[in-house]
Amino acid sequence: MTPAAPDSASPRRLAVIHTGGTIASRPNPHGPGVTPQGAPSVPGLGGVSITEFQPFTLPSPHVTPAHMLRLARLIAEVAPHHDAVVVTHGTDTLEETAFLLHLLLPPGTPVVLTGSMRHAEEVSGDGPGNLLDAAQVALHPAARGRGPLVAFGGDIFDAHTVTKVHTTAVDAFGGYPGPIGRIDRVGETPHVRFFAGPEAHAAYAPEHLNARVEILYAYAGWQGEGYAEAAARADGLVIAALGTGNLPAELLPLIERTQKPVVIATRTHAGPVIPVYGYAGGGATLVQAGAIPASFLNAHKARLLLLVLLSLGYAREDIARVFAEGTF
Ligand SMILES: NC(=O)C[C@H](N)C(=O)O
Repeated sequence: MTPAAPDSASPRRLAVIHTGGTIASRPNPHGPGVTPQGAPSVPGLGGVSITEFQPFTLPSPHVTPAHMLRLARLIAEVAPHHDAVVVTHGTDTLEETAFLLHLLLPPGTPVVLTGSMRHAEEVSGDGPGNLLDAAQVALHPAARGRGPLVAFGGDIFDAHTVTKVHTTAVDAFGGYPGPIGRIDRVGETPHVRFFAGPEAHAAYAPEHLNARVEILYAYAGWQGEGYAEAAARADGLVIAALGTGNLPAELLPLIERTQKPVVIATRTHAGPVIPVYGYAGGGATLVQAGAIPASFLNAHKARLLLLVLLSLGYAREDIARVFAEGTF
């Protein structure tokens, strides 16, 4: 694929939205560690006019679905006036923001998220390169119609599958089956290649994200501790279950008795949840008991989808259909 051709007649318009994270962080002048302080500097790009926005400046563990909804609304507002949008974000919950934006935004103007693993004052900081990559991917014609992407360490990921795979390495993102594209540079010329075409996409428009969805994490010997309390508090549950979506036998009667939607994801790092096993607590018995398989979504992305659908007032059967048909 050819590199993005600069249009010398009218500058392309890029919106860069800063939200915090390590890419915006420096040593804390008032206490321990590093903290987000302001916005990272955006590299100049020939023939591109850049407008910057800073709706909030947070470490990403402090980012909530309400912040993500605010960000989605800001992107929807600026997208019609720009050719592309870049979002800088902390890496810890970057995949959640990318996936929620994917659920909420129509796949028109490209949106590319990035961040960094090393802060602005570290030797070999990865922020400037990642930000330049994100801008060049977002401005590339082949990025259109794909929904939000993540550019990190030269790889390009889609919002469905991207996940943080390392706590400190600069190649911190991966996910099964892997990147959908790659950006490299020869001199200043970006070379962007996509390995896959755009996927089908549904955009949901909830007015709020006030439903309560909790995640429970399965382990060998779990007898359901915490389940009843979570089921009473929440509007829906996601369980990061074992393997293809199996649980200890003690969970089966608890799930059978739960009227609220219970989505079964997996704590395994790749592969689908499918109803294979018929022993008590096996995936086939959980589905028979009314549980909803999360397909390929990890637990925290399944939680966001369930949050959106519950906030829109979807009933259990409609939620099950969305997960089964993959309309997300
Ligand atoms: N590399 C990072 O951005 C991690 C940081 N804790 C954050 O998510 O805000």
